[in-house]
Amino acid sequence: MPSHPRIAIIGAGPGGLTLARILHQAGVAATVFEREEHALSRPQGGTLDLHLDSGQLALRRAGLYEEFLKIARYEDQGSRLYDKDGTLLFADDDADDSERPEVDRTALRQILLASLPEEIIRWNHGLREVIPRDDGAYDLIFESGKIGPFDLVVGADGSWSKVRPLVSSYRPQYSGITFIEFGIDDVDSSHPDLAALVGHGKIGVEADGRGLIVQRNGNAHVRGYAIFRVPTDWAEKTFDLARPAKTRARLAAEFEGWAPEIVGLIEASNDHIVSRPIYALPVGHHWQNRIGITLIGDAAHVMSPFGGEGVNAAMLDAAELARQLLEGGDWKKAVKAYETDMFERVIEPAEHAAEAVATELSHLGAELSLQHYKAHLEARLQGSAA
Ligand SMILES: Cc1cc2nc3c(=O)[nH]c(=O)nc-3n(C[C@H](O)[C@H](O)[C@H](O)COP(=O)(O)OP(=O)(O)OC[C@H]3O[C@@H](n4cnc5c(N)ncnc54)[C@H](O)[C@@H]3O)c2cc1C
Repeated sequence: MPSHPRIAIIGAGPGGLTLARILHQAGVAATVFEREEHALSRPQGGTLDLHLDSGQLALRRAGLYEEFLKIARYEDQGSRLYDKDGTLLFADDDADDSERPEVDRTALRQILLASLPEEIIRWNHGLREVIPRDDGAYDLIFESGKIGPFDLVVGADGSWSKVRPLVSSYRPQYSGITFIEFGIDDVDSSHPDLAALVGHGKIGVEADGRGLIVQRNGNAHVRGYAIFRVPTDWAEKTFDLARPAKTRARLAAEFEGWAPEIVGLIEASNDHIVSRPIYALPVGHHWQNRIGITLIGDAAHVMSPFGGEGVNAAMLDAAELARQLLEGGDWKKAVKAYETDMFERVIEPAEHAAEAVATELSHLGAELSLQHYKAHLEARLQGSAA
């Protein structure tokens, strides 16, 4: 066996790419297998807060902090100043702690991809199965055939990981909430009625036991943001429909019967429509160490995005797994040490994320009603006509 294990990373999300980059920087080879056809085949909507002690720390270890500073946006530019290593040089004491820098998800992906040689990533390689071999290594099965052997297979393949079943029988559970983001260009002049509908705050509808909040955010265009509360059986039935990249027509059809006002919003939207049902693994999810298999990011601990911790935890997992592997000892012990630390580390953020879902659901249940919504809508429309 070579001094470093032969490593396969499944998934080119923030976790997988960060791991590949840190290993590559240290001269350790790893191959990333990604099911997408190429880097830009899936819309990567939204912005992410990158925390100083997790997401940003991982980028520092990846040697990409300067690149990060070029894409980071601070709400209050004057409140904080960092040097190029990420050390805080100045902070305005009155500034809100939540003013963490935001990055565009696509821009983050681009800096990670640009930092890796092209041949490291095998696009269009959706993992189907991991097959243990007699010699303790693993072969990977793709549509195109078998690739292997690998000593260490890292599942960085997100919520529905194909690697997870090798170590855990848990599956993520539907949280009761689905996000749908839709962008509308220049909504104020092109669709004043819709602009009034969404307004600057939140509106809510309730029908058939499903709640919906539409919230306006974003400056250049409206980025609608809908949260549904739906019974789990309904969600399971319609899960295929609610997958990302759902077409506008199918999305509109789903709203037609119970929230027709929203149909106009969807039909007016530009190409940015992303639908994400929120699933989570139980808080404290862990598994028995299995030599040669591990998980990072959402594959290990998918949690609701309300706490804004998912990307940060995924990137920190990557940085910590890389650190353990690069320390030079027995790589099997290194993986085990990473897992022990990670199980402990993610409990708190996962608890926060779960509490935030409960709060959001109780708002939907307690505060929204069709009457409330209609009154709100009327007031908005009168306001815009005046
Ligand atoms: C609506 C929403 C908003 C969010 N907002 C935030 C936020 O503000 N802040 C935050 O920190 N987090 C947020 N998150 C969570 C965050 O997106 C995830 O935690 C993060 O992307 C996890 O990174 P990852 O690398 O583990 O997995 P992913 O980003 O899911 O990447 C997994 C990769 O694996 C690939 N893949 C999957 N299956 C296979 C397969 N079989 N073979 C090969 N490749 C495969 C996928 O195509 C993908 O590229 C949000 C999530 C959602 C749903």
